[in-house]
Amino acid sequence: MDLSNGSPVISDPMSMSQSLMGVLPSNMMPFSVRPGGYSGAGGAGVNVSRRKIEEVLVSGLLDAMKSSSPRKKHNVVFGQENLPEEDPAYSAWMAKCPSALASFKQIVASAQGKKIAVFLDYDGTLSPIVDDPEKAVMSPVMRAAVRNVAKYFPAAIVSGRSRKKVLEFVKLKELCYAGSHGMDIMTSSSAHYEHNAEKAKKPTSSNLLAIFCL
Ligand SMILES: O=P(O)(O)OC[C@H]1O[C@H](O[C@H]2O[C@H](CO)[C@@H](O)[C@H](O)[C@H]2O)[C@H](O)[C@@H](O)[C@@H]1O
Repeated sequence: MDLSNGSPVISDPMSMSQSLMGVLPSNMMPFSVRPGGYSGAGGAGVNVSRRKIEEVLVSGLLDAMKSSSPRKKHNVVFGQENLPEEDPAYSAWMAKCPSALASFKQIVASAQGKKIAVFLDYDGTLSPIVDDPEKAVMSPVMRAAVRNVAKYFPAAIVSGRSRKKVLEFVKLKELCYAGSHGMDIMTSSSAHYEHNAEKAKKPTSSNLLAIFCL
């Protein structure tokens, strides 16, 4: 666990658990990147072209996630979710936080000129839901997609599992990991992330897009 500077990566767990896609609240400072330290294109996702965003997120990660999604089992057609219109609160929430699986075009459109950070769940997102939790392995295709995402954007996996267990399954050192529902956080030295709000230029709601895939 790396809590050496006492600053948690995630400062707003409500946004994490409730949003599928959204702009980070202004008090949230997830990652900064040491000057020259991040090998991804354009620093922390800045100036990544729309084409690259589509290639990395849509063709790579999105397609892999659709294969793993438990919704597939229930024949949910992506993009055609039945919203319970009779529940205005739920409809309003879905309008504000649309499903990432169904709204990637919207995400790509919103991403222009912004820093992007990607937060991924493990079970049911990066791995299929299976009866035995020890067998919830990640496919090589998914691993390659996630590795590619981490080349271009700060990327983290947030899980209810222990961090050690998720790392055993994922095997990618270039990511950040938050295990035990965010109580145990490890940042990635190989990606040169740091989470010191003092050193980073504070993002505003207009220049940072956080994509949550839960
Ligand atoms: O936050 P997550 O990464 O989604 O972890 C949530 C729980 O995931 C695991 O349980 C779920 O996946 C299992 C494997 O597919 C499945 O057998 C189980 O029914 C699901 O609930 C994990 O075992 C739990 O410890 C996590 O809290």
